[in-house]
Amino acid sequence: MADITESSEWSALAEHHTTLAGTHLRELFSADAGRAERMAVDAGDLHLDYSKHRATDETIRLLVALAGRAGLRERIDAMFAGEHINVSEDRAVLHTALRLPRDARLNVDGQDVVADVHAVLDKMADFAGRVRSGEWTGFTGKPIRTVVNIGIGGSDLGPAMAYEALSDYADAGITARFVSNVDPADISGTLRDLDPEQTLFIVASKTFGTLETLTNAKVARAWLVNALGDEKAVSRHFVAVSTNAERVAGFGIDTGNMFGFWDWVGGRYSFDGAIGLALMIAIGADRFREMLAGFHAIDEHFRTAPFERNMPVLMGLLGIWYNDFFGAQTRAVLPYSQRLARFPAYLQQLTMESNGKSVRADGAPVVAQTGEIFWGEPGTNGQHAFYQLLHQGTRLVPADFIGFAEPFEDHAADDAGMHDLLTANLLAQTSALAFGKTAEEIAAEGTRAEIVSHKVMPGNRPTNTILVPKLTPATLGQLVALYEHIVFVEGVIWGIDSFDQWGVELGKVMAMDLAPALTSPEPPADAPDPSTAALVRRYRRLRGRPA
Ligand SMILES: O=P(O)(O)OC[C@H]1O[C@](O)(CO)[C@@H](O)[C@@H]1O
Repeated sequence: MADITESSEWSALAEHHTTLAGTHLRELFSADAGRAERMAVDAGDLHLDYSKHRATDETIRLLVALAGRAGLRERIDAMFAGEHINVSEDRAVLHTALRLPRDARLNVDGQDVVADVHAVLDKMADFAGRVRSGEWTGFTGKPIRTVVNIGIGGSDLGPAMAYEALSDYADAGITARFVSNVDPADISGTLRDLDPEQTLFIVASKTFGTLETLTNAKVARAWLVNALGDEKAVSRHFVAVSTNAERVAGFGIDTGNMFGFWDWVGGRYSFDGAIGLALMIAIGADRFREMLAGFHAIDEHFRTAPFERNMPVLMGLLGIWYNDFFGAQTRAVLPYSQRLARFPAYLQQLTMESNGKSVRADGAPVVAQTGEIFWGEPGTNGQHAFYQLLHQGTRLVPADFIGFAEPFEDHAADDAGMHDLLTANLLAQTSALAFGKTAEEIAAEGTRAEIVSHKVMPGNRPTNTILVPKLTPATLGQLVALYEHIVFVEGVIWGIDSFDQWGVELGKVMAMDLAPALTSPEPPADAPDPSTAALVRRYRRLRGRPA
């Protein structure tokens, strides 16, 4: 199969890039009075301003043509229909089914997917309701006050990010904590001040075979049994979320207290299903369903909107534009919301585990650069850390700014509220990044000639601005679905399988092989390579073991 880079659509974009690359955003705006109004799109409650991009209507036309060449429309339809588009694992990719309304219909591989999804949601809602009301008690009869989610990767980042994002909606006096790392400090720090009688553990693992999760779960179980003095306590304090009932039972958790999902939900796409149980307990089933409705609104937009007005398509294609034609290495995601502090970390797994691939779905090597590197921090903290590089560094870093009109809570600060100050910062940054400040403007302010060049703000730095009425369960669902589909669009253009993650396997296997080399009473006979052998010896000496 010919690579997308060999297509006439790709060549047309490459040529267009050579003509546009030397044009400043100042020129694009002064030549086009309607640009700001026109280069904006709405989806659900999300408003995207993409006018501050180094792109014209012609760029969008060419990018949409590229999407056509890559078969994006057909690929979208195939995903929503449950075709096995995860080719290397021969699986459907149906996270969109997790948020289908109850009366929707979708049969996949002979199974009524919607009925299955709602059966699990109902079971979660029933359980969450009992925990929230205090009807579900711990072994000694006390109500649950803390839920500890033990998981890693998609079984941690999604629910942890969403819990923090929606913590203002946690209204049952139950807080959630998240343990992921096999570093003993993580579980120790989490358990340190908890009351075992009032703590519920959710062991969340799609495979129920993940070293970190099972290790942390064993430590938690020992802590609980030790404190409550009875193995029987486990069934009141441990539930599981998994696709693997056999392993859940093997661990000693009653499968009646297991919440399932399916192999067609990727781990990084799973917190809107059972992996979101901790979140549902915290905010309640109604709010959780509002979040699902938010996801679904963007799914429908993505599935049906013409590409020129389709937010995930436009954002995905603009990602390709910078990644593959401008050579941008990274993309910053800058939420102007402290509640979204974990959103960049969540997106790192979503985007980089999905699109960090160097072979295409058909096994041939990719030609274009794939896999944007996502990173970021909430504004305004980032402004006082790395924005210097964004404004004046030598690299081009396209950035997504995400802001909210209404705060959950505000404080007065001089004439403006704190939230208005936050938003003013967001708007100032995107304007400064786009338009900068010239040497003439700086000199005209009376700046000493020797330092004028230091103060020049080059501008021409592209940004998306996503403006949202308020951070709510519904709008969080919309935001996450937006990025899920951006990942999909980029993966289709690059021709890769965005839904496997073989690249994480080798390290896991080698760690299991290396563990005995660190702990054995006798020095190990071999190591995978001389450098690692030397480090093993050094580690053993530091631990007082014969090396
Ligand atoms: O939910 P599990 O099976 O424990 O896996 C956790 C994470 O590990 C990974 O497989 C990567 O190591 C992720 O894709 C996944 O989200």
